[in-house]
Amino acid sequence: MNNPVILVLTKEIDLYYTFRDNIREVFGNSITLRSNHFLPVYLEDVDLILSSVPDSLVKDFINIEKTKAPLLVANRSIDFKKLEKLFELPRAAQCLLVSNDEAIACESVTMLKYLGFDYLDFYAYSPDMENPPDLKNIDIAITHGLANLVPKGLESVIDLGNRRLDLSTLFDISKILQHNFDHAHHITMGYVKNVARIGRELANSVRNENYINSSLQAVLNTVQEGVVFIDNEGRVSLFNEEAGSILGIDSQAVLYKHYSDVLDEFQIDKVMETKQQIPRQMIQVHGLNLLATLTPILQEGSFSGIVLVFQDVTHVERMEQEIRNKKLQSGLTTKYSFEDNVGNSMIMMQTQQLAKKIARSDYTVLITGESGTGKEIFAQSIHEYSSRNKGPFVAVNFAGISESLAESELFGYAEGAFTGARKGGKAGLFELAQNGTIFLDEIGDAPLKIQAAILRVLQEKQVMRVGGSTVIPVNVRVIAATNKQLEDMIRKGEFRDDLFYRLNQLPLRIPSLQERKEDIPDLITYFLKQKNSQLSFSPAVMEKLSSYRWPGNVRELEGLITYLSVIVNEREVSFSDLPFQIQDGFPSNMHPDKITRLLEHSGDLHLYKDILECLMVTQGENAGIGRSTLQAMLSDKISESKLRTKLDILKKYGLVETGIKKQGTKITNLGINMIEHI
Ligand SMILES: Nc1ncnc2c1ncn2[C@@H]1O[C@H](COP(=O)(O)OP(=O)(O)OP(=O)(O)O)[C@@H](O)[C@H]1O
Repeated sequence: MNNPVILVLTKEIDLYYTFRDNIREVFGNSITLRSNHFLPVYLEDVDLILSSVPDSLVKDFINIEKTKAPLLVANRSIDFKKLEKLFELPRAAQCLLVSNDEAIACESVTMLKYLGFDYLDFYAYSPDMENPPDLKNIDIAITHGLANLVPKGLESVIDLGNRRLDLSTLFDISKILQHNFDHAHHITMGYVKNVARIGRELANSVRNENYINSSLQAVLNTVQEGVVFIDNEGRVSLFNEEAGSILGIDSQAVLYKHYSDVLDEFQIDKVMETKQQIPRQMIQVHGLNLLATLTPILQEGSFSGIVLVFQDVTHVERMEQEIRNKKLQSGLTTKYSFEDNVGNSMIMMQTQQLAKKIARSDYTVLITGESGTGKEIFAQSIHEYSSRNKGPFVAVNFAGISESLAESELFGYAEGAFTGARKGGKAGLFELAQNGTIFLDEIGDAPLKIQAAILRVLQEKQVMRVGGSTVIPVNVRVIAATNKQLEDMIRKGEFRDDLFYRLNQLPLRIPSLQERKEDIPDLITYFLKQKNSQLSFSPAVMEKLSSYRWPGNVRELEGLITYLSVIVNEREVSFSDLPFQIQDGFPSNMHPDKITRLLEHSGDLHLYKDILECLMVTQGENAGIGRSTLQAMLSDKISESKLRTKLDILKKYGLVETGIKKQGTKITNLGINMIEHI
């Protein structure tokens, strides 16, 4: 008996070979096969037509009229061994399923999903379809033996090979041709075994992925920073709990979404493009201040995604505050408050009252006053009395400090900013004073470049470390102090007027000791107690101390008490115990002969004496006298500008003083003592 003949109709010749092999696997050589690719075919000899195309298209291949052979449209299955290639694809990978027919492509998608690959996103595609899917975000093309149809530009292709004949079709063939095959159960077993294996591997791979993902997620959830991983296609593939709580979004709402839809504000575009890290950048997201670092991840040299780590700055500030509080114990704190400020004179009481009002506001303060009057005590007291008293008080003194040192002290420096820069960089005093007060002592000595930088901090409320690129927001109150006439310095171009006006929002002038002589006894008692000294003072000594000019103010008085407590042992201090310059009424370094010589160099001694005598006559007037009154009183007639020059010289040597607000000129004790010497 002749072998039955099957005519196999396929569009591609390769598919014929697949069908041929499948049929031989089951029926051996007991069936003769013909193909539309090998002509001629004698239709009258054909017992069965097996078609890979739908029956409506069969007529395109053969003259169907010429045969009575039954037509069987092949059901097709998948080569399970080749499915393993799909395990390497990540969750939500965008897959284009390429076939030569849209219906077949759709059927393949259904089958792959049915087999368990439903965690991948499939799009059916055939070259002649009317509405092809958007190819922009496609990661990979999957095809059954039709790699030549993959659209251009798509480089990653998985070829699962031609789809083989399904078991049901093989059974149909055997039924139609009444051609039994003995080892049918082996074939069935083989199929089932393959399906079971693929199912098991699929389950393992999904379970592994789930396991790894959930362990990683659990680890990331313990981190107190928002951590997000964006894969190289821009999809959010990890999103920890802190990220959700900072941004107020549920992780499920962002996972597997494209970053541009859910995390638009983070400059991810830039890192995707440049593959460069953006370290510690301040970003405003939903009205929050976030400190974010974006790091591109390179695995074996190829870009695999971006790790985004961010913190809410208020949280960062809280942490820094904790560190700062520890630092407070090591010196960034105040020693004085208003209670320690000795002095009950009217002028001191008024100054204290004003200082308390100033403390309640948060504006910048400029404290002026002669050296040693207690400007720093006031600055500390204001801080203590203010709402910032839980924060640090940081003092910096500009006297004799170089420009570069001042810059790195104030603003800190970034790691590697200069040779010898400390690893990790160093925080500047502005940063250390966060939420507290910074005291800029001797601001008149600050170099011009530093003045400009301080002005910038005051205006922008942020600092940048030397050599760094990150701006750090600072919330600091500035109290500045000086014993210099800043207005004079502005005129000479030595001090920036814009900084002066910015600092001078709340001016506070501390009176000199000479202006509050009634406080001297209290101050002496205070210093004696401090030094645990039992010294007492004779009335003559007390009188001398009251009439002395105290150019070094309270500091000089404190120095005297220290001196006396060392050299006078537990007894009454007599006049002769006093240092020479006090006995004589002159401060150290300013002997009358020296002053006389200096005045002689600057003009007519007689004129200076005349001026001092006129001022002495009017000494009782608290406010001093104006220049034109003084001009009229002089025995020699001189111009007002010459008088101004002479007064400036007398002022320079401490013989006269002028009030800040046009209060006129007054003679000092030193001036009075000098009259006899000139
Ligand atoms: N009212 C006061 N009560 C107690 N001690 C005071 C008072 N004023 C000043 N002192 C003491 O005098 C010294 C000088 O004070 P402080 O350093 O505050 O002066 P300053 O005006 O800031 O000086 P400078 O201009 O030189 O920086 C300090 O040792 C301080 O303890």
